Amino acid sequence: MSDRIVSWHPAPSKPSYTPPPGAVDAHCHVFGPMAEFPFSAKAKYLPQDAGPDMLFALRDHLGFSRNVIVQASCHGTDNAATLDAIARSGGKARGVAVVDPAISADELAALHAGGIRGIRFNFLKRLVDNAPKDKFLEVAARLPEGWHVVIYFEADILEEMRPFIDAIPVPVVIDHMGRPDVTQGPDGPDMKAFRALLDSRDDIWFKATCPERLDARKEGGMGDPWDNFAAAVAPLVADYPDRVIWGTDWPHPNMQDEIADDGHIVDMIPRIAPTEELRRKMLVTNPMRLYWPEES
Ligand SMILES: O=C(O)/C=C(\CC(=O)C(=O)O)C(=O)O
Repeated sequence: MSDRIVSWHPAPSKPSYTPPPGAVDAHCHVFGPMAEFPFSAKAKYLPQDAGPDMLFALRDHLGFSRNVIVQASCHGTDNAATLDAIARSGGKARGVAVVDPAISADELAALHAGGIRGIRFNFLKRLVDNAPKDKFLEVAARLPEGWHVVIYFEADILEEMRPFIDAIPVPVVIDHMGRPDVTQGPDGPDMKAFRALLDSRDDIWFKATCPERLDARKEGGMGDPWDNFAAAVAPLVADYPDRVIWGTDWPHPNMQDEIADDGHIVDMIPRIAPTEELRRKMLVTNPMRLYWPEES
């Protein structure tokens, strides 16, 4: 792999919508810098450096207070870049790690001390070579107190994921709502199946994230301003207000063909959460319960 990709907007606009004080961007990543934190030999994409300084400048520009940094597949199971960004945040970031399932208790404790509060299981074939469910369940059973599991999968495998998700002994957070086809609308089969999953346990949370991916023109969607996403996701947020969190998804890996303006992504917030109370839950109360429970 040679070319390093850029998927982020060079100068995001200032959003019209202003997030409330304490708002958390609960899904974003850092890449490198590569000279200090090399990418995994198994990485399926090689991005340009997108380090903590850029992330924190964007946080301030968009009007957020905190970040949850999610380990991306290009860094494999070496969480050094994520931990470095958290350490540089002055307490304003926490994270989600990707670990070798054979990780020791001491290593998990070190991740906790570094601000990690969950681990991510990625099932996207274009991003990872394998996702061993038996090993994932084993490590999920011995996580530090208060941690959760983040799962990334696409809607076409939701049914086969159900027994695995049922067996996870800690709270579960689903990335990007399991990537439903938002062009089906709020009552389409993908949203129905996702609601059935949410109804199966009251400790399954979801990220109402990624209009730029789920409603991309290349996916048959509408592109910015992502009207299919707004129509499909708003009813879900309304019906599960205590289990939804939100994030920018910056730096939008693998979206180099349809680069999103992060200001426009923030302006999706009042469209999917039209009341102040919903927005406060989605942006402050809920992510604080998962990532800064001692303050919430
Ligand atoms: O930013 C995301 O959440 C989605 C990604 C990248 C990713 O998750 C990863 O590399 O681990 C994607 O769909 O390519």
